[in-house]
Amino acid sequence: MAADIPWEALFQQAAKVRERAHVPYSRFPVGAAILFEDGSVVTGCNVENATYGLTVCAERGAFVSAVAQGHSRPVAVAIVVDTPTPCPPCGMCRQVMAEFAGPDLPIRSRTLQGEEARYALRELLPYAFTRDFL
Ligand SMILES: O=c1ccn([C@H]2C[C@H](O)[C@@H](CO)O2)c(=O)[nH]1
Ligand SMILES: [Zn+2]
Repeated sequence: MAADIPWEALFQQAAKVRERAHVPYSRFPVGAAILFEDGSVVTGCNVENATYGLTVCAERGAFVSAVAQGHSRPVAVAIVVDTPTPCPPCGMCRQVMAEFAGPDLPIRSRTLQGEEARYALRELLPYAFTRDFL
């Protein structure tokens, strides 16, 4: 399956939605594109708020949209940032990913310069709290 993931198309979509980020406070726009098992791609950008604490990350925004659109089985996550180093998703987003995906979920982060980091969810969130504990 991993070989079939259209990473370039995902990164393109993540880069495009990144331009819609609402980031007047951090000026740190992020774009995310998630591929689902049914072939759908859902994107998200970060949306900040004057209260700061209400900020929604690009990745979480994409997951919330996806669930509302009926997609809840992610197979790949692509993230685009414009920093010298690609950044991994924050802890809250990792936990949201663990709600919908298994530990093998591939996550890739790329800078606008093309530098890339590759992760599996299990590396980013070992010992995830999941429904299995409930
Ligand atoms: O993976 C990440 C890391 C940060 N942010 C957002 C949150 C905030 O708007 C800005 C700076 O932290 O970047 C994301 O959307 N995704
Ligand atoms: Zn996050």
